[in-house]
Amino acid sequence: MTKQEKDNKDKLRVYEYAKSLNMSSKEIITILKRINIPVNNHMSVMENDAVVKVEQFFKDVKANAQAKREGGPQSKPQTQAQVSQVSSKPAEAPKRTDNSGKEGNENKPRQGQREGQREGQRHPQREGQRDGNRSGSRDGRPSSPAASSDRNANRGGARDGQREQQRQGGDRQTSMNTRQGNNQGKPTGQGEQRRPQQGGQSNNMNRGGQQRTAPQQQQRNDQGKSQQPQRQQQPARSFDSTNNDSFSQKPGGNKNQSRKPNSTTKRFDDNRTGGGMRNGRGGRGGKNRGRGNNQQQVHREKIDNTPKKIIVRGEMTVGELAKLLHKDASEVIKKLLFLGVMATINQEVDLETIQLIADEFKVEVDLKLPVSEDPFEETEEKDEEADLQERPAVVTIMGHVDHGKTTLLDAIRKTNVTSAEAGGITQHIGAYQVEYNNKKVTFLDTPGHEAFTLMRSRGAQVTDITIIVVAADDGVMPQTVEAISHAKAANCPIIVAVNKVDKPEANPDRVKQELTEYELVPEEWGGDTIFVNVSAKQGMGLDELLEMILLVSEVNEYKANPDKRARGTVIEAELDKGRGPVVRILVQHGTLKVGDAFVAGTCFGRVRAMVNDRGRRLKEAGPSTPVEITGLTDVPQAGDPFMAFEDERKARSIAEKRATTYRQSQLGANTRVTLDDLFKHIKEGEMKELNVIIKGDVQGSVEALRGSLQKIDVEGVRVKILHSGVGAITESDIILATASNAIVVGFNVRPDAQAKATADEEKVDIRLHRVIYTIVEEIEQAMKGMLDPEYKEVVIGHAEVRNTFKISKIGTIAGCMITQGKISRAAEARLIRDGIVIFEGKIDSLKRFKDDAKEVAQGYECGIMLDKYNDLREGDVIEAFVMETVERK
Ligand SMILES: Nc1nc2c(ncn2[C@@H]2O[C@H](COP(=O)(O)OP(=O)(O)OP(=O)(O)O)[C@@H](O)[C@H]2O)c(=O)[nH]1
Repeated sequence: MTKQEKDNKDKLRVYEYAKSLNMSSKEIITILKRINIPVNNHMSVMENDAVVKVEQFFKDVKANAQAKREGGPQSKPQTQAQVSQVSSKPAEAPKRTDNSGKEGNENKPRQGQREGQREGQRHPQREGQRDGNRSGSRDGRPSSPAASSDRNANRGGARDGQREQQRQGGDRQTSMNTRQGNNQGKPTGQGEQRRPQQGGQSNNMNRGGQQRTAPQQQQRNDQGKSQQPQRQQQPARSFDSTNNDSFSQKPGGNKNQSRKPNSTTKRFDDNRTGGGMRNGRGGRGGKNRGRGNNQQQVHREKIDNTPKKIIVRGEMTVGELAKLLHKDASEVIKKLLFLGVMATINQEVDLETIQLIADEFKVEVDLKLPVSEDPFEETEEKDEEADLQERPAVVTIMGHVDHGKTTLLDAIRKTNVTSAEAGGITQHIGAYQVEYNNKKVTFLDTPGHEAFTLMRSRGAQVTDITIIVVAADDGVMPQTVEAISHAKAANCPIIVAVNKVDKPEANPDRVKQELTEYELVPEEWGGDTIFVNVSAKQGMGLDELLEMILLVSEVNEYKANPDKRARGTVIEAELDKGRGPVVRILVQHGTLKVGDAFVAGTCFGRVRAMVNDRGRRLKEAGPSTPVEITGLTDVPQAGDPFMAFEDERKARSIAEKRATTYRQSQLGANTRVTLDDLFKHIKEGEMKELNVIIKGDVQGSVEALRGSLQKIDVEGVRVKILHSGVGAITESDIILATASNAIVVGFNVRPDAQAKATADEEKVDIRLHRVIYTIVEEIEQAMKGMLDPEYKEVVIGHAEVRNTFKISKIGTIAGCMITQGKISRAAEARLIRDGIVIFEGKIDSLKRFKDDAKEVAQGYECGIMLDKYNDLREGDVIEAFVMETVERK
C-alpha cells in the first residue's frame, strides 16, 4: 500500500462520519454547508476542525432545543418517553446522544456515566489506544455529538475529559443493550468494548470478565431502545448473535477492523451463519431500531431466504449453485450426496442435477439457455407492443380444381393495383400486393392447399387469411373440403368466396348449405363465417371481398415491428440464366434493405437488387411485402426461412452450419430408410416421397418397371425415380442411394461384390426380383404399411452331448457342456450329428443339476431334453437358435 493510499484510508469521509451518527451523508453535507465548511459530496474528507464544528453545531442545536423546552440552558433529565420520541433528524441527533448519556443518569442515576468514568480511569492506556484510533470510535457508533467529538478528539489525539466520560458511559450502555442481559464485557479497549454491542453476546463477558449488576444491564437495555440504530449500524450486521466465534474476529478494535468491519465479518458470516448475517442487517434497517433485546431474538431465528425461483443459464459449479440458492455450499454438497453424487464446491453440475437440487430446496428453475442463431426459424423474437405497427394481411386462395382460384387472383390483381405502380409490368413473384381503401393486402400467388401445406410443413406460417373459393354452379367438392381442413389446421380465418355467380345455374345458397356441414355457417344464418358472392370472370363482388379482408385484418390486428432486421419466408426460388439464383420472399418482420446480408434455408447472400410484384426496384421492403431478390450463392427451397444478418461473413457461417445440420439429418435418414420402416416414416410425416433407383437387365424391363412404380397411388407419399439404368447394381448406385435416401430395385440383376459390401455398410435397402408385379406389390404394400415382418434365425449357442440318461416314461436326458454362447429354455434347437441336422424342434427342459434353468451359459454343464425327440447320442451337438424380426432384404 502506498503512503498516499494509506493516508486516504485514514481520512474520515463524510459518509463515514454520517454513518457513525446514523445520519445520511446528505444531512451532514447540509450541516457542513450551513456552517460554511466547503464540501463536495459524500466522499469529501472531514478534517478535524470540520468535525469539531459539526459537533459544536449539534451542541448548539441541543442547547437551543433544551432552552426552549425547559426555559433554561440547564438540562433536566429527559424521560424515557421523550427519548423514544427523538427523531433521527440532524438537528435532533444530539438529543439522542445526549439521552443515551443522560438517560442513564436518570434511570440508573449516572451509573453508566460513572461506569464510563471509572473505565476511563481504570484503563487510561486503552483509552489512549482507542482515542488514537479514529475508526474505533466510529465503529463504536457514537450516537451523539458527544461521541463524535470523542472521535474528533481521537483523530486529533486530544482529549476532552467531559466528552470522553459521556461517550464512554453512553457507549458502554449502548453496547450492553445489544448483549443479553447477563452479558457484560469489561472492555479491554474502547474498540473492543464496542464490538460486543454490535452483536456479540456472551463473548463480551467471557472476554471482559467484568460483570455488571442486573440494574445496570436493565439500564442499558432501556437505553438501547433509543440507541439501537447506531449500534447496529455496522458491525452488528456482520455478527450472528448465535455465533460466538464471530466475536473473536474482532480483537482490540483496531482501526482497520473497525473501519471496514464487513470485509472480514461478512465473509465469516457467509460461511458460518448465512441468514444470521442478513438477520443482523435486517435489524439495522429501521424497524428493529431501539429494540435491544428483541433484536437478539430476531438474530437467533433463522430467516429462510431461499429464493422462489432461480434463473439458470447453463451448467455451473456447486459453489455457484449454492450462491444462487442462498445456501452454503456444504448444504448443496449434502443434497448431492443424498442424490448419490459426490461433488466438491468447484465441481460443475449439469442442468439436470441443478434441477434436482433446486427441487430439493423447493426452488423453481427458470432455464434461460443461450440460443444458437443457426436454427433461427425456431427462435421467436419478442417485440415490445410499442414497436409494433399495422401490416397488410397475407391472403391465400384455396379451393377445388377449376372453381376459379387463378381467375379470382388475376381479377383482384388487375383491378386493384396500387396507383403508383399502375402500368408497371406485372411480375410473377409468387405474391402480390393490392391497395384498397388506402390499405394494402398481400395475396400469395400460388393457389392450392398443397403449396400452402408444403409451406407449413417447412414450418412457414405465412398466411393470415384463407379464401376458400367454391364455384356456385358446382358446390362443395373433395378439394374444397381438404382446403377447409388445411385452413383450419393452420388456424387461419376463412372467408368463403362463392364464385361464378354470373352463371345461370349458380346456386350460392346451396354452397352455403353444404358448407354448414363443415362448420362454416354464414353470418345471416347465425354463424360467423363471411360469405361473399363473386364473379371472378366478370369482376363482380371483388370490392366486397376486399372490404371483408380488410375487416378481418382490422379485427385480428395484424402487426409487425418494421424497425429490426428482416425475417421472412422463401415463396419461390429458381436459377435464372442471366441473374443467377433468384429468390422470391415474403418479408414478415423487420425491413429488408438492399445490401443486407441474409440466410435463406442453407443458402446465403447479400441483397444485390430487390424488385416488387410490379417490377419496380425497391430499396427496402417492410413487413408483408413480397419481393424478388438477387445476390444469392445458391437456390433455396420454397418454404425456407429467411433472415437478414449483420454481415455476410456471419450469414455465410450460419448458412454453412445449417447446411451441415441438414446434411447430417439427411445422412441419418439415409441409413434408416428401407421398405420395412418406410411406413413408419410416412406415418410420422417425415417422408412425402420414396426415392427409388431402378436397375434392370434390359431397357424394356427398366421402362416397364419405371412406369409401373410411378403409377403407385398411395395417399400421402409418391414414388420418385431418381435414376434408372441397365446392368448390375454398382457401388455408384449405392452411393447415390445413400446420398438421396433411396432404395435400389434390381430386376433380373444382382449387385456386384463391392456394391453388396457398400450396401451392407450403408444399410441401403436392395430389392431383387424377377417379376415386375411382385416389385410393385411389395413397394405398394410398404407404402401402405402392410408388409409382413420378416424373421431371421440367430444361433445363440452350442452344447455338446457328453452323456445320455434314459428315464422311463420321461425320455432321454442329454448331459451337455455348453461349448459356445448359451442355451436358453425358450430357444429352438436342432440336433446336429456329423454335420447333418438330425432334428429341429423345441427344447423340452433345461436343467442345471436338479433345478430348471432359464438359460445356461458357456462353460457350464446342463441337462437338456428335446421336445418329442429321444435319440440323443454322445458327441451330438445341440444348436440353439431364436427367430428375430429383421429388416427385409
Ligand atoms: N362464368 C365464370 N367462369 C369462371 C369464373 N371464374 C373462373 N371461371 C372459369 O372457370 C375455369 C377455371 O378457372 P381457374 O381460375 O383456372 O380455376 P382454378 O381454380 O384456378 O383451377 P386450377 O388452377 O386448375 O385449380 C376457367 O375457364 C375460368 O374462366 C366466374 O366467375 N364465372
